[in-house]
Amino acid sequence: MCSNLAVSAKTNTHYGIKTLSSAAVLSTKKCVPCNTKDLRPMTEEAANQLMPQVSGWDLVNDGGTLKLHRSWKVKTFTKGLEFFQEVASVAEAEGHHPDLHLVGWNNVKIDIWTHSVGGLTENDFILAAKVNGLDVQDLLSKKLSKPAQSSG
Ligand SMILES: C[C@H](O)[C@H](O)[C@H]1CNC2=NC(N)=NC(=O)C2=N1
Repeated sequence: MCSNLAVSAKTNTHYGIKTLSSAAVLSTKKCVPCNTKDLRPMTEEAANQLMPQVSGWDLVNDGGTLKLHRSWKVKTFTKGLEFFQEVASVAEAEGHHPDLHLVGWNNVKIDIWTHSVGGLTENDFILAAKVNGLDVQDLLSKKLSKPAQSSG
């Protein structure tokens, strides 16, 4: 189910500090169908607990709807479309689909949220973690891309 948060929340100890486990946990999970009746959006508190596992992504509140957002600067417009193709392959494999934007010719922006529940489910975090796992370095502008934050 989309709500197996407890599984993701096992703790590791780094430098004496307890942290959530790394993105590897989410990125090895599989999205589940989101059309089940009992699926509910997670709370902001639950979402914040998963955020360390999706480095580079921001938690945004879009008019009351929680979403994950990340942006990248690509070298060319065409490389932006290639980026989308990579993301599309993951999305199709997972059966879970992000909102893709290519803005101002070289800014790739992605929003992920679960449309059917009007908010976030674990599926969104799984997809974000899998997007983070794509090898898209050669598509990105070296000068201008915001470096991904370390997840510690
Ligand atoms: C049947 C299928 O699981 C649903 O229609 C999926 C497809 N992809 C989806 N993607 C996203 N982001 N949200 C959804 O609610 C959604 N629904």
